[in-house]
Amino acid sequence: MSHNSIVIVGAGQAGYQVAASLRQEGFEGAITLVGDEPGVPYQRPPLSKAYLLGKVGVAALRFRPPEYFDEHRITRIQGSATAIDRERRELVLASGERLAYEHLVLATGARNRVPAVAGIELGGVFGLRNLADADGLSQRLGSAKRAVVIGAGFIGLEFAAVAAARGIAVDVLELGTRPMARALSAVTSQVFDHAHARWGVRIHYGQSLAAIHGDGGQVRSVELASGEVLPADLVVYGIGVLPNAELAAQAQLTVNNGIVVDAHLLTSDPAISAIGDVVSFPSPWSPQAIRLESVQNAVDQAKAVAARLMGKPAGYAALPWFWTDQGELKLQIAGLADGHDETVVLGSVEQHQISVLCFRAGRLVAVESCNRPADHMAARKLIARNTPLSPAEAAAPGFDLKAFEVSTRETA
Ligand SMILES: NC(=O)c1ccc[n+]([C@@H]2O[C@H](COP(=O)([O-])OP(=O)(O)OC[C@H]3O[C@@H](n4cnc5c(N)ncnc54)[C@H](O)[C@@H]3O)[C@@H](O)[C@H]2O)c1
Repeated sequence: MSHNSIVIVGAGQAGYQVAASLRQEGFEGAITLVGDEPGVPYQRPPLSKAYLLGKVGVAALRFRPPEYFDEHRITRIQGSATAIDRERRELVLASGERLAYEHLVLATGARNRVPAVAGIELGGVFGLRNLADADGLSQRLGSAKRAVVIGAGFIGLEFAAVAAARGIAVDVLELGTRPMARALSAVTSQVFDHAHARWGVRIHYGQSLAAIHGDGGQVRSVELASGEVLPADLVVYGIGVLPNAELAAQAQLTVNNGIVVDAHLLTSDPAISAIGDVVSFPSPWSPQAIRLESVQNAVDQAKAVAARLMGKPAGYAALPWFWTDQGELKLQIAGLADGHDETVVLGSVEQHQISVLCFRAGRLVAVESCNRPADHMAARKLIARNTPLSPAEAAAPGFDLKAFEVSTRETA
């Protein structure tokens, strides 16, 4: 084994996973995991769902209990990395400490975009990315009566569903014309638009934020660009993220919408890999390089890098998949719907049990399944193995995705 010392920057899902996978693969050398958040690495998805609803506590968020890291000789350092000395192969921390590496893995993730408006610093205004955000928000939820959410993306709508379930009046401001448009087909957006309306959430499309007003340091209202003013004692923004690629850029690694890596997740320096939300990578599932913000991508890329560092290189080709839980709706997405030109809908929109099959040039590229988990699992297999399925076949009466997947297994 040529790498005796691996340093990982970023202790989120991707950073934790690469450390764990290295040990699982039998790596014997030193592993150092540097992260700027306090505490044991934890999962983020429940922060905007079960954790906010009070259904799970902080211990349930942890990937592993604290002793796991000692037992597996994974040294955790709380600190932020400020520079990479590529010549000497050292990572420089804000404390001045220098960590020598034979291989460096950048898993620095992304940070929230913050609306550039007056009043953003008022008490009661939150982004939602980390445990500290979720704890602050949880506290405020207890007394909130009127929430305004900025952005009808994943964060905004997951939070809106939680707040509505807790009896809070919720208004959502969305610049675009439909919810979660970045990732979803129009049909699925509509299902969520209707569901939120049923839960009492008011989504205002084509609207942006002009200012947040308050008194005594606390938020009192939100002013829209149209001039309308909505009262609010809680504001949550989820207007997308920016990749934390500055460390890489300063070290002269190639950066373009994230840290640019090759099919093996190597940066322009062969001693440095990068994974997770921060990387722009080539994918067989997309005509151009993509940057994905998802748990699946973080985990699978971490595993791929660990395997490569253990002498088992393989191009990264995992099929992307995602999920979101809002109210009683569980949406699972297999594949990337970008550029789809045809859809076939299976199931019942009224009962919120649908799968939207998205085709690009006659080829199945993504399936969005709402409360139909069997369809999601079948879709992941069908898309991953490129099983031919035409829109006409899918639209035939009685077509069943799972039965089709089973019937095509042998011929795949
Ligand atoms: N279930 C999931 O996969 C999940 C859940 C929560 C968060 N996340 C991740 O967390 C991150 C943040 O999510 P997010 O919801 O902030 O991003 P997002 O990109 O999903 O949604 C941002 C939304 O904000 C809108 N918007 C942008 N600027 C605006 C403005 N000035 N005013 C009003 N609307 C505006 C956009 O049109 C978009 O609909 C992403 O990485 C996301 O993938 C994922």
